[in-house]
Amino acid sequence: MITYRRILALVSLITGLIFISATAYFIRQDERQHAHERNGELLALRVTYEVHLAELEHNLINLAQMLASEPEVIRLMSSAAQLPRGVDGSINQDALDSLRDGLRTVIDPQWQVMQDQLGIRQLQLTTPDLISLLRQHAPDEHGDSLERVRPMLEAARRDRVAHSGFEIGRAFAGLRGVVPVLAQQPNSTPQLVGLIEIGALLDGHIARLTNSTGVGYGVLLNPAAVSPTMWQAFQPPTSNGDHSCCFLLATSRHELRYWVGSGQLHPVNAPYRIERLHADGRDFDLLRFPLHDFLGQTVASRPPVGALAVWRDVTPALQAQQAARTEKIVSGLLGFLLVQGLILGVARLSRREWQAQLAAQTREVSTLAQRNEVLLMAAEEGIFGIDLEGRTRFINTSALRMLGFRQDEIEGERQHLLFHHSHHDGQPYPEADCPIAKTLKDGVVRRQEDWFTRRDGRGFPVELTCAPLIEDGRLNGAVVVFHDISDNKQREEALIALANTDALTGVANRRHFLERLQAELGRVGRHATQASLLMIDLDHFKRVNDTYGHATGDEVLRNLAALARQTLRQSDVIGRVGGEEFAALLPDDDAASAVQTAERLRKALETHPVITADGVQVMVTASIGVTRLRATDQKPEAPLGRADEALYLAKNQGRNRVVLHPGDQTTQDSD
Ligand SMILES: Nc1nc2c(ncn2[C@@H]2O[C@H](COP(=O)(O)OP(=O)(O)OP(=O)(O)O)[C@@H](O)[C@H]2O)c(=O)[nH]1
Repeated sequence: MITYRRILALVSLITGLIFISATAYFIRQDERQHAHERNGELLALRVTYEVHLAELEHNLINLAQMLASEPEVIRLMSSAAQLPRGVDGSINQDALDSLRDGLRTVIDPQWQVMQDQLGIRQLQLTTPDLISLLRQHAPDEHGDSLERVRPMLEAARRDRVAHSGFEIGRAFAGLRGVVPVLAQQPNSTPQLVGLIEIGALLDGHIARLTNSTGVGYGVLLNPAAVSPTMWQAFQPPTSNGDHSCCFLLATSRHELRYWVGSGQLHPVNAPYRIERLHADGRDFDLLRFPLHDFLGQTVASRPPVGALAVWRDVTPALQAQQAARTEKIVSGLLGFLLVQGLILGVARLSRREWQAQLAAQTREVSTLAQRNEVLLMAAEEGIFGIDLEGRTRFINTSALRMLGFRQDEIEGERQHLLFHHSHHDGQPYPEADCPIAKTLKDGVVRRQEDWFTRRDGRGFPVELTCAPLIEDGRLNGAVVVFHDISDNKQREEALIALANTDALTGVANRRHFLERLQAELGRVGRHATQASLLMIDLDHFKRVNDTYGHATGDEVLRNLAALARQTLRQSDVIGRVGGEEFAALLPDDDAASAVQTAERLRKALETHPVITADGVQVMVTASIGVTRLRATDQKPEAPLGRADEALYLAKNQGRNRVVLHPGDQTTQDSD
């Protein structure tokens, strides 16, 4: 079941996830931005390095060119080819030393300036066949061949143009510029008389870059590139032990020396990427770029000989980044707490309001329920409710009293089987005809008179109203309201009887008798059955009144009515149709049978005189006219007329007799 607390927990969880995701997203965006910026800055620093390097190379070539254009230098280097040689072809050592002294004397002033002011660390002159003629920076090293160990010198000799670049030599690894020394010959092409090479260490170059940019620069060499060419005594220091990654050729800050020494750096030829390194409790980002030597600049397949390392202190940036991250987390947390507080506040207010509404509604429902209960139980009408199967769901006190059942006997039981099973005449009451069952099917309100049966088997008439019970928008049963109409029925029947009865004699009055006669005429017309009509008139009744008084006359009339009731069948109808005139309707009697009945009545009257209060016997006779009802008779006046005619005959023939209408005497089927 979804509870209020669970909904709140779910909303809090979702809100929390949203804030965590948003905070993580913004932090990640921030970090990406910083990384992008750091990468861009390091790349810019590399470009700065390259630009400075190109400038330095250009300067080296210019310096070498300056010497190569010096006439005394050209002359001395040209004379090297003419130096006296021994029988084995070797140059005379004394002559060579003399030439070298001459050259040193010429270039020494400029060499001093180059060292002191321009940071130049190498100056070498070679013969055209690349024999070291003079190493100004290493005066005692000369006479060795540079063929196949110095590609830049070979290129300058071959191309006769200046070249520059990084190259690892025997005594020196650094930036070099090489120019050919050409001697002009009259009317011929210039003759190559030697090569001048000027080199500079990278230390000064990267130190200047560090001064101008504030970041560290360093040059690392691949051991495999150093060993074959460089003399052992000149090889730069390498890293320690198993972590040997490279030679450290130059560095502008001490951190790189520390990282190389402690083996924290990847090998020089590892894939290049930004490395996060630590030194002196600070954080650094280091980026390495491949370093190609002179030959590698022209031969694409030649691997780099080392790497240029650029690193910068990112401690402040990381601290700022960490602060920004903390700020974002705190902001996210505060935002979450604020939203959470708002949600909880709104939820609490809504809950209170909802609870107040619920309490008010509950009170209202409870009051209504109590009121309904009181109304239900106090109602005079019987009220019960049933479900769709016709089972009683509730019933009030009046209904129980009228039906004679206890509540536990009736609740849950099918009302139709319990007290609605029979008609008033005892015939079974099919459920298909039951108005309550119909309402359960079609939801239509019904009101009608009906018949319920009490627990003791006695039935009683009811007027019931059956209304559908709609719950949650659908038909879910019915409510029946009824009341006992026994008294009404009795009053109604009494009124009807009163309206139909002659007050003096208790037989049917004229209006009712005519109604019954009309009905019988219809039956005879439809079913061709027999029926007869008697018209009875007391003889000389006026005399009775005149002799014994009106009250006795009334008694005589009552006596006739009583005798007629005794003589005639129960199904016969006796009516007083005039003052002292009676008529009798005899259903199912033909004319002969009617004459016999009339005769019995005449005789009964003859033998049953009325005795007055004084004990006087009042003898009265009656004349009776008889006719049978005919299928052609449309109105009561027709048979009444014939009966009157027969009566008239009886009177005329002397009274106290029965006369059948002449039309009925010969044939009974004249109609
Ligand atoms: N006591 C009494 N007399 C009634 C009542 N209705 C009619 N009468 C009398 O019945 C008498 C009828 O008299 P008539 O019509 O002359 O006929 P009759 O005297 O019976 O003579 P016949 O019919 O010719 O034999 C009248 O005197 C009426 O006053 C009644 O309700 N009570």
